[in-house]
Amino acid sequence: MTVEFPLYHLGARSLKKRLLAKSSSRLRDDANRVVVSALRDLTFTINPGERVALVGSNGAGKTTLLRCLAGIYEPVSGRIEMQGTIGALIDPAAGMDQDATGRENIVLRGMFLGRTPAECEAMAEEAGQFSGLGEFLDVPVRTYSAGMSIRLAFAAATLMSPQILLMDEWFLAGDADFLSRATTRLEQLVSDADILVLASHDMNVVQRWCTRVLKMDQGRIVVDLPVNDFFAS
Ligand SMILES: Nc1ncnc2c1ncn2[C@@H]1O[C@H](COP(=O)(O)OP(=O)(O)OP(=O)(O)O)[C@@H](O)[C@H]1O
Repeated sequence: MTVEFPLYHLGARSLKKRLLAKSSSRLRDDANRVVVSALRDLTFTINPGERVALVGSNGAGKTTLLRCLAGIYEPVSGRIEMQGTIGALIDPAAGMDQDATGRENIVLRGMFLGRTPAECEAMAEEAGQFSGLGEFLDVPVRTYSAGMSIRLAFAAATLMSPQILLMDEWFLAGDADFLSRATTRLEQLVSDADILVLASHDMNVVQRWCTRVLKMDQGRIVVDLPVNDFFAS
């Protein structure tokens, strides 16, 4: 699988930029545009029961890969086959109606999943308690702080018990109280889910949560090892 993003048209740009595109390994001159290769020729399989850590330096391609697995981006070549329901904790605003309240957002998701109105209401109550949003559950999401948005998104995604859980590690950010509740819930989710894919810079988190490590560099997978072998190497 390969993913590329167009950056700018060459015609409007300087000679310097043309030369940059020619000399860089990730920037490419394509039909009068410069494109960045975010993911390059990835091939891998993740089996049920695996908890995979995506590691690598800034810009390596971890978030782009998570977004592809979530169906947010499509590869320009190659294909992705996924089997199972997907829960994505990648971007807290994704899938949230910013003008609706937290409660309304949870109810909408429940309805989308075919739950009854009573079940949706129960889900919203549960999300409210778990997130600790209190009366803020009933104000528009656009007024939430970054931390509040994360809490709501975490509650919403984890209510669904997905078979495949995709997560950027900063979803585990927050105050100590939320973190301990989030960790407990995540532990349960991961044991219920078939697969976890977690992008992380924190090797303690990787060791604690994961069974396999995919290390990325410049859009490629450069290491694929069981977690113990990764830390022993
Ligand atoms: N929407 C976009 N438009 C243009 N380029 C993008 C876009 N998204 C990602 N890229 C580029 O793709 C490459 C991979 O980015 P990505 O965000 O996947 O890296 P990452 O490994 O998650 O980094 P970090 O650890 O900093 O979060 C980078 O070179 C980035 O500039």
